[in-house]
Amino acid sequence: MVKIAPSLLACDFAILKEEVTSVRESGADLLHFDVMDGQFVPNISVGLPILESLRKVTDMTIDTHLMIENPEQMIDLFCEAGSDMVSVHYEATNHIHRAIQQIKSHDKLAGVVINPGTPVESLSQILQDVDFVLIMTVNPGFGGQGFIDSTLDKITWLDHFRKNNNLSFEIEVDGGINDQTGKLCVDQGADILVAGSYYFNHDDYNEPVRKLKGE
Ligand SMILES: O=C(CO)[C@@H](O)[C@H](O)COP(=O)(O)O
Ligand SMILES: [Fe+2]
Repeated sequence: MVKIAPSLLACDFAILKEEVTSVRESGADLLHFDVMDGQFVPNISVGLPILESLRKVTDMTIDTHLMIENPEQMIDLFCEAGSDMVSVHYEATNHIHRAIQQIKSHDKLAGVVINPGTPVESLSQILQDVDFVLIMTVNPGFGGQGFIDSTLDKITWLDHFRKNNNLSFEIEVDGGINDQTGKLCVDQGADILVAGSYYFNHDDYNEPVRKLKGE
């Protein structure tokens, strides 16, 4: 069964605790936490103090997506602040193995992310070391953008790669996910769907979870 990860970027931060309670009750599986530094992406979002507060009010798995330059400088802090999963962009570091090992040294699940313009084959040297791969299905930096169809082939490629090499990393997708694009991704092998605007635009959060899970 596919896992659903609402992206808190689209929630009402003024009532974060209530939002997180509603997300849990909706049957979602993970909390997706987007960190933007205004350098790697042209936007600034939330950081360590919000993550620490979030950790205090939920036992849900927190999936931290680091959209920051030089992630090695911040990985320890984001692990210690309460993340359960941490992903770093392949494009943001010259030393992806070091960054992945740094996340794992905290006993957290480690993921690598690629932008829509980065070929998925670039990941072939790191796939044996990661717990999950995050395929960006929009250019990172903002919620509410349209899904880029050409990213679907990357999911297919990853699914074949893991089967052919006996690997068990999960495939997560992020950006422009709704019930239709989500189904396309799941059909290609995606295991985790991140949904921001589609999820939080519903009055009843049970509905997007049901639809994304194809129920
Ligand atoms: O990482 C990002 C954006 O950079 C995402 O996690 C977005 O927050 C997803 O939002 P929607 O595209 O689902 O509205
Ligand atoms: Fe994200």
